[in-house]
Amino acid sequence: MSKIHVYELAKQLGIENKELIARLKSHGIEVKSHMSALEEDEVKKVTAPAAPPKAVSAKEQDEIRVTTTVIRRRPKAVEAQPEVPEAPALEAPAAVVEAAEIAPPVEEPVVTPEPVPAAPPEKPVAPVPPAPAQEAPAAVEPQPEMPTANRARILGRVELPGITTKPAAKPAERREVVIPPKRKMEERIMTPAPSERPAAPAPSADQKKGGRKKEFVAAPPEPDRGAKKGVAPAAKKKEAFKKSEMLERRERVFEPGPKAGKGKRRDKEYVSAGRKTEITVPKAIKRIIKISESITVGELAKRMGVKATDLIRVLMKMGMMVTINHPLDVDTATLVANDFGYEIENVALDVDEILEAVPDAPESLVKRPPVVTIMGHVDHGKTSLLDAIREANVIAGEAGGITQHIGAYDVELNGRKITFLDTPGHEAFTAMRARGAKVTDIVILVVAADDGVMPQTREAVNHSKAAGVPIIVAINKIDKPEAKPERVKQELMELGLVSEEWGGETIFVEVSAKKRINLPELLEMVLLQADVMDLRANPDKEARGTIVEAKLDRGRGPVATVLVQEGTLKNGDFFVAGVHYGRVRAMQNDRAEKVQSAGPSMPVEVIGFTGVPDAGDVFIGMNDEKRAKEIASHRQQKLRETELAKHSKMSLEQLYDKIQKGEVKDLNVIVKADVQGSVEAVAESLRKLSTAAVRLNVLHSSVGAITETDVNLATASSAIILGFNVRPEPKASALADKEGVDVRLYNIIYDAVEDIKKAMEGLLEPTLREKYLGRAEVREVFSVPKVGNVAGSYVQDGVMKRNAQVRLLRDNVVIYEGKMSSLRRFKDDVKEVATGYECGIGLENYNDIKVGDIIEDFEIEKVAATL
Ligand SMILES: Nc1nc2c(ncn2[C@@H]2O[C@H](COP(=O)(O)OP(=O)(O)OP(=O)(O)O)[C@@H](O)[C@H]2O)c(=O)[nH]1
Repeated sequence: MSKIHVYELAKQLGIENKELIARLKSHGIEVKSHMSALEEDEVKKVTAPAAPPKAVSAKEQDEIRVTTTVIRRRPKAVEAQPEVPEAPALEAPAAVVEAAEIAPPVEEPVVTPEPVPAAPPEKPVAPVPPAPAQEAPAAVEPQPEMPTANRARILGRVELPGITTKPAAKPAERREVVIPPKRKMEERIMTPAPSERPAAPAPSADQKKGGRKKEFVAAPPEPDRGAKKGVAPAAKKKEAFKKSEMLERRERVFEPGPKAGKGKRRDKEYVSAGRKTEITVPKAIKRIIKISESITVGELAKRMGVKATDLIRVLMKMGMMVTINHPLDVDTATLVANDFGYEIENVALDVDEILEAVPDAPESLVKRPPVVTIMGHVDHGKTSLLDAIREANVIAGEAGGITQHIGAYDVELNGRKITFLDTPGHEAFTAMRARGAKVTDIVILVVAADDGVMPQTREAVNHSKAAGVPIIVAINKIDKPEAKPERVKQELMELGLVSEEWGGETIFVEVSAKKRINLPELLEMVLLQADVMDLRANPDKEARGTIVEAKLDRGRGPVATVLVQEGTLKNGDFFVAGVHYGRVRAMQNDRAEKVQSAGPSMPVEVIGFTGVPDAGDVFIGMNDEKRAKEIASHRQQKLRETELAKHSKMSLEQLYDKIQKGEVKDLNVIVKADVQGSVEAVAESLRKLSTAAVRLNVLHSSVGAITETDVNLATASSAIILGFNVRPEPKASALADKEGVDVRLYNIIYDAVEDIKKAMEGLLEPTLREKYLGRAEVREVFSVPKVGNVAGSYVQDGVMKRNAQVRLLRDNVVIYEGKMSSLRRFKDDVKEVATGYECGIGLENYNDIKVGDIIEDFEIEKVAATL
């Protein structure tokens, strides 16, 4: 080869034409373009760095020598200067790279050196082997301009490890070449400080261009190859390499460890070295894990970067038996995460917040009817009053109107409406309040004039006050001759309800539900109170309200009474209520009339729910079905998760313990029904029966007759089978008989639920309850020979029963608890002594009785627990 084109040489060298041209220039060889031809000696100049070495200044030589030394005598160099571990570490790789760099063009020469200084073909590299220390410098020389800069730059590159990885492409060859020196390097220098690895490799003194560097790196293999097998077609391969370079590089990045042992190991070393650095540095980030209400054990472990088993172990230590898929609630997650040095942040998407009612502009508000709840003591006439008001109104309106119970109704007086929630009693009122629903504007407190203030009257007053709802007192049964309204007023005054005529602010109306006395007056007062309260709402927006009542209707599916509180609900509107959503298919009022829209304070029965909502659920109308669906499913998921998390929490903290002690019972149920709707309804109602003490598991539910499979399942899991409008197949029936499986058939869901409830109660342990019998005061203490002290007592309350349990109280402190050993009246033993009588009481094994002590007797009775 006498002449060679620039581009050819560049190709051979595996560098860019431009780069080669620049290099040529630096050697004083001017070329016009990559097509220019180069003379042999010119080629030598560029490719053989040998020449310049001598020209290097003493100072430079020094520097270079280190490098060179390292290159050629890595082992020695290292050994020789162990005190300078860092420097060599850095230089060494550089040297390798350099050598490689130089080598490529010369191919064989480089190879030869290692084994024996052999005869490196002809070119520059030849000298390298024998006098490496000097030659290397030469190689470096050509680019002396950038010694420091280069180093700095290269040091910063992380590619080198990857590059080193390159051998992946030609594992065998590369391994052969680079390994020997590198191995040693790594073993002796690198290994001690692996983290420096990424930096160390960079040093290659030459180029600033990454690509080039890579090529050079790629080169080393060749020399090695040469070493073993002679000359490798480096140049040609390089081309191919170039083409696939990008791909290869990628592979290298992602799969650093190719196959073969050595190469693989080396790759790993490099790669892991790189990774290590990354891991230690970035993990300084705040250790906060964001979760939404709950997180599964597996996910939490993953996010903390710990093994799930380790996390489970920690949880077990905390008494929680969990599996990897168990959801943990925020509290639990926080607790365990702390153990691992992490913090938990609950970033639950608060849908309710999104749906928060936006305050309306004052001008958009219009007057709305008041919503009234009737409360009072049992039998004081709540229902009668509700009915009376309604009937009176119906009669006043359209005669004969068929009314139906929908949980609420409205009446009209002088063109103004009043809405009554017709679930009397404070239970419904508080249940709704407990759910955060504020529905009632005014409470009508019914007090029977002949009975006065009773316990539930007090409760009702307290509940109303707690809710900040004004009370209007309806003194009922005023028609009764024994009615004493004044007494009622007086008693109520003690509860803070002072009538207006007595200077107070509470409105009192004397009525008779039975005789329809003063009902309009009562309603008038309600309206008056409403005026004072200035109840307003904006009717011109999407509806917002509360579910007053809901049920599953056989023909219509889930049906709920919605009390619209703001906006207007129209037919066809989409909505969300609790965990359910739907679209208003039809609405009707309590008079069973179809309505097209319902404004503020209007109760309507809505059809179109996807499920039965709960009373007290907030009802929100919206135009967007997708949104309604999303919110509902989000809520459902949250509900499920929290319930599951709660459940598992309980099983960990209490339930598990209880199960161990046999205190917790499970009731397994299989539900079969004629239609899917019933299956779901039953399953849902049953699930709701689960309590902390008895868990109700619906093992299986489906449509169709009760089959043998169902019976088998029931047998295997001690379940009972509930059938709704279905019968067992004859074979199933026989099997059930044989296996003793309880199969219950119903037509009404309510009956089934009731039965199950009872069954669950039967499963519960009977509760031991103390039953107070009476008390007696010790007035005298007699000392009876052979018996001990006997308390001469006077029964103040209840009865004293022989053999009853007793408690001796002194200054209200129990000083003895045991059994009564004797009970006498005068000299006779008696079974019991009633109030107002005197008796002698002996206490079993206890004599320290004093005058003034109180003896209380009681019995322990077993009470079947109720849910
Ligand atoms: N004389 C008379 N009797 C009444 C009046 N109002 C109700 N009663 C009677 O009182 C009894 C109880 O009435 P209810 O309306 O059932 O009372 P309640 O408060 O709804 O009772 P619970 O639903 O059990 O809490 C019934 O026998 C009614 O007939 C009344 O104004 N005058």
